[in-house]
Amino acid sequence: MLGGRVCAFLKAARCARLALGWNQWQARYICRGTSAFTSPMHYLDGERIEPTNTDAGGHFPILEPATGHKLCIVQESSVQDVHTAVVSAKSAFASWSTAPGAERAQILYKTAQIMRENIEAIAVAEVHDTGKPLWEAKFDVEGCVDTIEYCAGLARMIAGQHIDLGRGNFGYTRREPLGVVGAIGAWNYPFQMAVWKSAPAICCGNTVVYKPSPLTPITTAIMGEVYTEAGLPNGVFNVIQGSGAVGQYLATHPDVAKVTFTGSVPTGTKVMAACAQGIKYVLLELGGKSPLVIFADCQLDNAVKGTMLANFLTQGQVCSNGTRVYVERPIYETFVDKLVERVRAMKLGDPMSEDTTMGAIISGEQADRIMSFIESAKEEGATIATGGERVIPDPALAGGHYITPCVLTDVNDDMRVAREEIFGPVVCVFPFDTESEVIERANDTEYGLAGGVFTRDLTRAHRIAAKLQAGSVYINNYNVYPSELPFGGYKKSGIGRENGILNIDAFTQVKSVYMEMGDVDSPI
Ligand SMILES: NC(=O)C1=CN([C@@H]2O[C@H](COP(=O)(O)OP(=O)(O)OC[C@H]3O[C@@H](n4cnc5c(N)ncnc54)[C@H](O)[C@@H]3O)[C@@H](O)[C@H]2O)C=CC1
Ligand SMILES: C[N+](C)(C)CCCC(=O)O
Repeated sequence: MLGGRVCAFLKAARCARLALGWNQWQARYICRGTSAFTSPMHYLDGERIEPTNTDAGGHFPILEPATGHKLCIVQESSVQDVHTAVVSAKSAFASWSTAPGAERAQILYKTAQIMRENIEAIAVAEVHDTGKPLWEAKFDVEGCVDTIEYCAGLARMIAGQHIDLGRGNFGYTRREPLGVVGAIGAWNYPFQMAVWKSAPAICCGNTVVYKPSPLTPITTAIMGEVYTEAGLPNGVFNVIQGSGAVGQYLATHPDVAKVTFTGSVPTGTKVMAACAQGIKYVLLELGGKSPLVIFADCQLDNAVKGTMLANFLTQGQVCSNGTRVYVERPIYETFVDKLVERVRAMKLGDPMSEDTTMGAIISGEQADRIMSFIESAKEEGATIATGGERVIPDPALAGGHYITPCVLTDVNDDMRVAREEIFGPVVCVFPFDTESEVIERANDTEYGLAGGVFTRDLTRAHRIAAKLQAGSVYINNYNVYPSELPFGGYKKSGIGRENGILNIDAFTQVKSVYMEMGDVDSPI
């Protein structure tokens, strides 16, 4: 059962939970347009706190993407608040870093259990915050439960090496945690990012100060409550809130040992520069413009479904999306027809409704940006096979931001839509003729986050997997993220990996210890 702290969140999310019932419209009438989330979003020393910043200019409203209504007002952390959070994490590090792996594992298993009991409620909060459909948010939270359990397992696997140096001498290595990890997240997967960044750090004995995107502050504090409820010592996970300036204070704080960041390439560049100043470790998960290659011998329905997964989850706002789809010429027309049919069958609407397949774009600004890409495609001569319109699917969602999922054809490799990350529900489909041609075109990008191939020829599939310049390659599927598989980018898509056993490399440093068994042999 739930304890007091998690209940605080559930109380805050009461309206959200109501919205799940059959009396949905009435619930929305009660909830929409009210400040549903009233608790402070800052988390320090095991509880939600009000920040010290009382500057009126430092308050920002959180608008629900689905309706444009105000969900809450969040106060930006001050420099002092960032410092206080880092001090709390630093002091918690002393004992957390020496806790037995088994103890860390138990707390993480408990965290996963509490999370599992609250999947629906956490997902509802995530839907309010992000506009993604409820089924997808639930799927995200289920994945987070798995990641936490995976990290619980890793906590007991952290080990060094014994190295025989001859004549009885030997050395060994210790894997030691880094210290305070500063984590900075983006708005498309706020809860998942809080988990992917904090659980690996925590399982290795680090402590964390987390700053979510200012657009999506709600579920990160919930993460704090779940951790505390599970028995995580106070200070091991703290949450600060605010915009880029707050992220910058965190990245430059001298007591932060590593920064793990997800977001755009320009901001990632600044974060890396800040880390360079302090000689800090840095992990960057950045943008993408990933290719998906579909051969004529593929299982066509699977290829179409894979293309949907590669482009239309979270309204297309996913870094790893396969937004450049190359289809072998003999099946090009058939593929486009089938894709368009499937895209037209999507249900754009209220993300809280169970039958909605695509929800709201995160903000009006992002929707404008996506529309500017679609306009540029039209101007450059591309054809809109379907979608690409700004709509209001229901009068109750009048203040929300919705774009019909869009398929572009007649796209040239040099067009802006073919080269830049759109971060919206827009896919470009191109014909191709030969394997060598498509590999060259697929790799002709500054990004390298992911790629995919659909074919029944497995020799060719593995040949292509080896040739694609990308951190993740999907064969006959797309956008699946098992906790066991490392995730991260080549080229400008990032540095370092999240997930998998590499989590241990990412959040520990190696100490070599030399042991002399004989007398010291000194020529001087
Ligand atoms: N590849 C990815 O994972 C993502 C890419 N994007 C892309 O980035 C564009 C802009 O979205 P934003 O959320 O504004 O992304 P962003 O990269 O500007 O922000 C990401 C995070 O970094 C923080 N931040 C901003 N400036 C900072 C600084 N100087 N130092 C430290 N932290 C800083 C932000 O407050 C936020 O928490 C989107 O349109 C999209 O194209 C956005 C989200 C995720
Ligand atoms: C792992 N994934 C792809 C679901 C989210 C990673 C970050 C991003 O898309 O911004």
